[in-house]
Amino acid sequence: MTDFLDTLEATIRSRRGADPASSYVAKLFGKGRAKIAQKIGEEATEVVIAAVSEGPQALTGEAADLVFHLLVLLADAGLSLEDVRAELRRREGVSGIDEKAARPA
Ligand SMILES: N=c1c2ncn([C@@H]3O[C@H](COP(=O)(O)OP(=O)(O)OP(=O)(O)O)[C@@H](O)[C@H]3O)c2ncn1[C@@H]1O[C@H](COP(=O)(O)O)[C@@H](O)[C@H]1O
Repeated sequence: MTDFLDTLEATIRSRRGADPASSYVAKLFGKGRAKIAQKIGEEATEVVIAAVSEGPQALTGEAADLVFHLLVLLADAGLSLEDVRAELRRREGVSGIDEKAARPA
């Protein structure tokens, strides 16, 4: 079964080289890695603000923005949600206390 996030990820990848005038993702890809990474910082800050001073609806919206932009960053870096899943699966068997062991070599 294909998860919705996998479908969104495929859509994001398909926007590479698309017309920036009609695609937000293409526009973002065109701005480059540093700008995409900056968006992550901005969206994460909005998540923090929503978490501490707004309601669950605002937090849900900001979390969606953050996850979406993270998918764009991963795609720009040639990584995928599956890479993240694999890393999290790998950590399942690693003690949460030993941070060094939890990091990839
Ligand atoms: N899920 C999203 C999604 N979530 C958030 N956003 C956009 O992210 C932006 C966040 O708002 P901001 O105010 O932070 O940014 P901005 O001022 O619009 O732009 P910046 O110049 O600051 O980057 C908004 O323009 C939202 O429309 C998204 N844009 C697209 N998608 C999905 O991505 C797929 C491809 O979209 P297109 O590339 O537009 O076809 C489609 O499935 C869309 O549904």
